[in-house]
Amino acid sequence: MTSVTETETTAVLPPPHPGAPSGARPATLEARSVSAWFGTHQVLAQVCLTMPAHRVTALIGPSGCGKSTFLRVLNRMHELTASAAMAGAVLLDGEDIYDRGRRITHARRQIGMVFQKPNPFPSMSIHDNVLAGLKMNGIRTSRGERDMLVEECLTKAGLWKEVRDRLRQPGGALSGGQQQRLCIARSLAVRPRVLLMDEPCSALDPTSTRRIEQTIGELSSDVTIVIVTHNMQQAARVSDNCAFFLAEQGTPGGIVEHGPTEAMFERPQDPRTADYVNGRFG
Ligand SMILES: Nc1ncnc2c1ncn2[C@@H]1O[C@H](COP(=O)(O)OP(=O)(O)OP(=O)(O)O)[C@@H](O)[C@H]1O
Repeated sequence: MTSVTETETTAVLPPPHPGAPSGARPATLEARSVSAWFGTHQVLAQVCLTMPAHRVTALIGPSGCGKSTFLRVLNRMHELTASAAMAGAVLLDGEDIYDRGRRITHARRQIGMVFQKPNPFPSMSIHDNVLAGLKMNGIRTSRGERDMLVEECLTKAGLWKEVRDRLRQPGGALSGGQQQRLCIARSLAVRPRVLLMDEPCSALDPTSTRRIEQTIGELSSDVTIVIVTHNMQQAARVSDNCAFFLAEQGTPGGIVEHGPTEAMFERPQDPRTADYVNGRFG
């Protein structure tokens, strides 16, 4: 991890409360005609999707249809892969994160990511894990602010009561589900406007999964959430809106249908959506 001293820091943390600067508010994310490639292999074609502020949007579809790639395009992580390319636009409250002159770090700070496998820094304390993103983003805070932020983020991630008496213990000593909630707390500490979650429960047992789902439900007042999941029950439980991705017969992935989750599950318009949500393929 990059080490940043207080004198090197460049930003201050926006407050979380009403009246806060725009940097702290959940934002609407809009993908416009997004296409993506790995080398010559096109994996997404002309994907358009609006992910509204304060809502949970689930991305569903069979393996290999491009859901994770789409998620990585949404916060400019796709371009970390050497052979990767993209076309189209991603608008964060109307501003294209791919505009020339926009810094990648700015996009990644406003649009956080939680991965499939919990990835806390194992030997770093729980307390310092929560704050790790601040240093990496060059965000300056006082000691008092840091302690308050640790409590606030662990509370929002649904972990505070379980760890408040052992904040100096290593993050690696927590259970898998607790580690994932610690990673959510770490993401929240930089006050992202959107949180992307790539199958955040796939490595967890059912009890931990339900706890993360509860956390997702509680977070929507603080952050817009986009979640990739293979679990249809989970998509139905946690999301307001849903988008069904499909890559048919070697063609690039695209969205077959999207809309309110209840309608997608109860009254799908496309027979392929009906087959998928009812478990007939994928
Ligand atoms: N780093 C990479 N290099 C080359 N091809 C890749 C890379 N990552 C993904 N792909 C390819 O891009 C396509 C879409 O993959 P992606 O992981 O986005 O799909 P997915 O829908 O998220 O799949 P899953 O549900 O199995 O995670 C696949 O054909 C995959 O093999």
